[in-house]
Amino acid sequence: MKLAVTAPDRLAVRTVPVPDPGDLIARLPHPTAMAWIRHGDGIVGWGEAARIPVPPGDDRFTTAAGRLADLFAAADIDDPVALPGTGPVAFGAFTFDPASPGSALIVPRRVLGRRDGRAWLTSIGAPDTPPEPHRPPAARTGRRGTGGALTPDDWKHAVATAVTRIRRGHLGKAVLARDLHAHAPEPIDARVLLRRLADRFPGCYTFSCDGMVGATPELLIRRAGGDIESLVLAGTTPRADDPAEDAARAARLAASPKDREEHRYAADMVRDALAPLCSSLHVPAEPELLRLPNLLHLASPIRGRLTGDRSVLDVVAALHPTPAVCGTPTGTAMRLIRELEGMDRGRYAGPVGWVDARGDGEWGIALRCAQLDGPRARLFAGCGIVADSDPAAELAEAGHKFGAMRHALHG
Ligand SMILES: C=C(O[C@@H]1C=C(C(=O)O)C=C[C@H]1O)C(=O)O
Repeated sequence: MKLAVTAPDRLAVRTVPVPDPGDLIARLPHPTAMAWIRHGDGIVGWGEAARIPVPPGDDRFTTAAGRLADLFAAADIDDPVALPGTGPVAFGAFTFDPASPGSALIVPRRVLGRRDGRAWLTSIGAPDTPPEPHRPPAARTGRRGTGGALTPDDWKHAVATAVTRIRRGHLGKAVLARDLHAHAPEPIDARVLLRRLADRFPGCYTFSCDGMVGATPELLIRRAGGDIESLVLAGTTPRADDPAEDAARAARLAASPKDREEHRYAADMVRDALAPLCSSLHVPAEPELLRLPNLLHLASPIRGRLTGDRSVLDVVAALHPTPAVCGTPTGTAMRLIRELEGMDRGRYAGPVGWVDARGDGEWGIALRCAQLDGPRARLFAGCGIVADSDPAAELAEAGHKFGAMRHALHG
């Protein structure tokens, strides 16, 4: 199938160093914002120089990478800064399920970035293009919430069905998610959500691409030169206000056989998927604790050195979907998700991030997020289910995970 790439024949790309731009989110001129920010650093983009819609299929990451490589190879690039994220960049959001439509790469007309004290602006198009007028963000983002595909009771029933299948030996783990809807009185401005998410979750990756907005703690893969990093998460408990209770919950999570099993499926798969691509790979023997403002997770930071000339999208192709968001074995878990969730996840739990012309980039798993559509937002949250999972506890855990986007929508 031929992809309809919307782009001029030849992109004219120029990156220049700029003085520290300050708050990157505040520099976004209009609501259709692209962003990837952590601890204030990262890149924001606006305007569309090119859009590559990616058709469904198991090969969608390599198809997308190929089309983008053609586009960037034909581009006229002036990039004296030469850091990951300089020169032309594509933001992207891919669907979780390879059979679902909706994956896309977008090359913004402007990208403003900062990393390790160096800042740059990349422009695509004629240098005399008038600057974008700055439209102040609309403040009203969300009020009314309604249910999603399954009622809480039906979702607990789905979890119980998954537990039965797991106990019968059909699979080891499945991740089941639910959705919720929110409605605002006017179109929701992604910049307002980005601001609230980045302020509350500075250590997460606050992202926005094509209406998919969130703050994910889970790094699927970062490539900078030949070095790669991943942060595998699975195993969760809510934080407590009381420090003694918080410490007790952390200790229980670290020792919980159920959470450690959930985690092991995910960390093992990421290790096995990366090992053939790497000359060296470091996977910690034991997970550590990641402390978010609202949740604690078991976390495995993984580092490696790539062999060969692989784009970050080639590595995404090898990793997605990990058992952190799908299950083990992958195919059985994917079929169970389709059978039990009663919805299409869209881009929730899919890879979201950016890639540059060198093949460097950062991709997270789209969690703690919502898909915006004018005044509507669709929120998602899911939980890893293993043989010992309790449906009521999983429903409560999903509720805590919705908290990030509820906060972003309601302030
Ligand atoms: C599926 C989600 O999160 C994933 C599932 C986790 C778990 O089940 O413990 C933890 C982190 C993520 O890998 C989500 O936030 O929607």
